[in-house]
Amino acid sequence: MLNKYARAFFTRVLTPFAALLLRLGVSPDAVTLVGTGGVLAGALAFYPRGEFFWGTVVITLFVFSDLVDGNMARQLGRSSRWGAFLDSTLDRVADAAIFGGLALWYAGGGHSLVLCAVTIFCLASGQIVSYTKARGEAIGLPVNVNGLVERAERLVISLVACGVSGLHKFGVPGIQVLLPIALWIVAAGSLVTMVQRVVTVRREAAEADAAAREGEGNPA
Ligand SMILES: CCCCCCCC/C=C\CCCCCCCC(=O)OC[C@H](COP(=O)(O)O[C@@H]1[C@H](O)[C@H](OP(=O)(O)O)[C@@H](O)[C@H](O)[C@H]1O)OC(=O)CCCCCCC/C=C\CCCCCCCC
Ligand SMILES: Nc1ccn([C@@H]2O[C@H](COP(=O)(O)O)[C@@H](O)[C@H]2O)c(=O)n1
Ligand SMILES: [Mg+2]
Ligand SMILES: [Mg+2]
Repeated sequence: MLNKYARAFFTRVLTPFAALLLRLGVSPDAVTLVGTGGVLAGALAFYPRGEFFWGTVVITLFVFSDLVDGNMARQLGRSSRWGAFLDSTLDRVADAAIFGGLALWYAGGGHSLVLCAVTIFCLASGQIVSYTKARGEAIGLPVNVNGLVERAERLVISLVACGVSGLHKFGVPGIQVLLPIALWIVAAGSLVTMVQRVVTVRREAAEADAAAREGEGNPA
């Protein structure tokens, strides 16, 4: 949903910045790599210590690089297969660091095995959601479904909740309850999305196989 409705807005806002980077001689791949490095550092340096506010500030500064790199490639007229591969692969790395950092907190100072498990579920299900689409497309299917909770939703829900929960350390009482609520929402939403995508791939695969059999003159 965000991908559909918010992308146009962010494209307009980030295009001048992407153009500036290009004028400075920065490449889209460099933005992809530096952005992922920043997310990784922010998530792993702050989240395992329960520093949710500052961790989220650092991650937010870098996560938008994911919208800038593609924008730069398109402005250059050089959107490449390698760039698509690098972008998607490093998305998985960034997501692993964000949810991994949170899981480490709950396994340690956060003292909650249940929330540690929920966070690991968010990490794993998010990766599977993305894999279902990538694998479906790799076997030649259109995978015409995005589902309830795509990556943008997973990130926005988790990061907003993390950042706001982090205000607890600045004396805002009771606010830290937001993070567990967000993690349960992301976990449930990712499960639904996984099912939506698997069902779509199953239908599209059956249709494609049936069409292929018909083409060979061998229906049923
Ligand atoms: C006082 C409070 C302090 C709070 C501190 C700061 C809080 C800041 C909070 C949040 C900011 C969150 C920003 C998150 C932005 C995420 C943007 C992003 O990276 O989106 C990526 C997404 C997908 O890009 P790709 O096409 O490159 O990736 C594909 C995708 O990963 C597929 O995965 P799948 O969907 O299948 O799971 C893969 O399959 C595919 O391989 C891969 O290529 O880009 C978009 O979707 C574009 C839309 C982005 C929309 C961003 C919206 C940000 C909105 C709001 C920010 C709100 C901040 C409000 C703070 C309020 C605090 C009170
Ligand atoms: N280093 C890169 C990064 C991305 N691309 C291209 O952009 C597409 C992704 O666009 P986003 O707006 O989601 O970043 C990707 O599929 C590539 O075509 C690139 O070429 N090089
Ligand atoms: Mg990108
Ligand atoms: Mg990306």
